[in-house]
Amino acid sequence: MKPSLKIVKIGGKLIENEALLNSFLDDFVQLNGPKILCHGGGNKATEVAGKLGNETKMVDGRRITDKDSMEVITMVYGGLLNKNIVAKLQAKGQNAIGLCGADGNVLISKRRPVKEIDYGFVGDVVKVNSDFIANLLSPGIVPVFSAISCTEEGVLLNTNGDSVASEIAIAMSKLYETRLYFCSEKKGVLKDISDENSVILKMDSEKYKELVEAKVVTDGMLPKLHNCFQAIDRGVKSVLLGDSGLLKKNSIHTKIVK
Ligand SMILES: Nc1ncnc2c1ncn2[C@@H]1O[C@H](COP(=O)(O)OP(=O)(O)O)[C@@H](O)[C@H]1O
Ligand SMILES: CC(=O)N[C@@H](CCC(=O)OP(=O)(O)O)C(=O)O
Repeated sequence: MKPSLKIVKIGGKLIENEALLNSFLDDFVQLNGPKILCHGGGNKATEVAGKLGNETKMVDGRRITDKDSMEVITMVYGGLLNKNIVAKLQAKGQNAIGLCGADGNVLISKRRPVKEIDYGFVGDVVKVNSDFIANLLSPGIVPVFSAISCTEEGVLLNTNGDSVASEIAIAMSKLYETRLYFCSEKKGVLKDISDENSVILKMDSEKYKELVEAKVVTDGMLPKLHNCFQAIDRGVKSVLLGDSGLLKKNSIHTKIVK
């Protein structure tokens, strides 16, 4: 039997709330066994870009990333957010190491081909260096991944944080029984975005298509759910979506089913 591995993704809205982040990290350090943390930070990047006079454009939940935005992304995701999360984990007694895709050659990507939309410096992961990650996990270190990948030519690319988490979970599934957790602002996928209590407890791909067509699922939830179904179809044992309390026992959440 394969050992178990938990991969947890936290989004930008959770990261920017100090109290929620601390409470989440307390739960995270309590998780037994090997674990990986992936983070986004889209709203911080938008805020910093705005201060520098750059307007942000998102299409279907993904950022159009020009050269200037990519500099902001590198500073905000790879620097500010990643290093602060690692520092907080150290303070809670959990040894951790912060990485972007170039570190350890861990997330190799290709630039998104230009179809109707040119996303600019945005990449899709084509290879995960799972052996390198396994080597970090074996002495009990928690790898903390920012939403940045790297091409074989050495170009850093902005990569949706949910895609990073799901690609890592898929790749690690050959060595571990993997469980993937998406912790975001909402308790899960909502039937009615204005009703926090309308959480859909179980979600299959048929329901997902229905909700996309009905425009109940929009914005960042589009790539998130796409990544959830990719993961569950490609070997990840379980995929859950919830808020900062997702790792607590008896949390209300959405479970992805085949
Ligand atoms: N049906 C839905 N249920 C829940 N959230 C939804 C739904 N449709 C759109 N969303 C939006 O998707 C967001 C989650 O995606 P995203 O902003 O990328 O999260 P994160 O940054 O935490 O990863 C929610 O905060 C919400 O605004
Ligand atoms: C290509 C692309 O869209 N990348 C995302 C990466 C950050 C992210 O995923 O942040 P959240 O988890 O906070 O949404 C972005 O720049 O917004």
